[in-house]
Amino acid sequence: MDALIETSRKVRARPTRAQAEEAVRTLLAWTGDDPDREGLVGTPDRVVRAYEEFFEGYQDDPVALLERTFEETGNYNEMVVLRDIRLESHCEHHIIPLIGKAHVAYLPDRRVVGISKLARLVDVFAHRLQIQEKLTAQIADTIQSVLQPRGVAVVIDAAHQCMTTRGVHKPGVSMVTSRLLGEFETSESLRRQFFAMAGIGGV
Ligand SMILES: Nc1nc2c(ncn2[C@@H]2O[C@H](COP(=O)(O)OP(=O)(O)OP(=O)(O)O)[C@@H](O)[C@H]2O)c(=O)[nH]1
Ligand SMILES: [Zn+2]
Repeated sequence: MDALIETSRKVRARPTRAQAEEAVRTLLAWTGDDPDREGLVGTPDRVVRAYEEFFEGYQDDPVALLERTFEETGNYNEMVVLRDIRLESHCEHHIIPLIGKAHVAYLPDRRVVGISKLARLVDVFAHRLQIQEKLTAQIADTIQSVLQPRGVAVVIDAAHQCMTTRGVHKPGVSMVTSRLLGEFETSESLRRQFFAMAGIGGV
């Protein structure tokens, strides 16, 4: 877990905002256009602001998000599923959006977490440069490590625009990844229940 967070936090000396804007100007010139023409003079500032939004997950602590839990659950110990969480991330290879849905489930062990926190957790990791496998693993492993439930299941179904708008040009393809921990790993019936509750095709 520590390694997981450390990896995400290990940041080189951050360039200044002016340096970031200059880098965008360079890319604009690389396209063959003129960065000084009226329509483009404000673009470096806009792009840097957009990057602040796309990658705000580097500023957030995923563990802190899950630390507030509730123990008065009326002995509820069945599966909790948050399904169809809209997911917007960027692939780390091309910095192009990958957009889809995450389904997150856990089997509580006495404590439950405020349900919005699961969606916030997805956002923290999605708002970093990602590959889908790592995104899926980070979400599941953080829930397992902080809440210590009896099991965690995460499925992500996302379309990668680096495969649709460039490169191989295959629209309509989506990538599905999953991480199943604890009782979800050992019990096929739980997995089936999860897939049914999340409304996704089971195995
Ligand atoms: N496994 C995995 N691959 C990804 C993800 N996002 C993008 N990719 C792939 O990362 C690979 C990078 O491959 P490279 O050959 O280094 O890059 P490229 O020449 O731009 O590859 P093409 O996309 O095939 O044109 C591509 O196959 C992408 O489809 C992801 O989340 N997971
Ligand atoms: Zn890509």
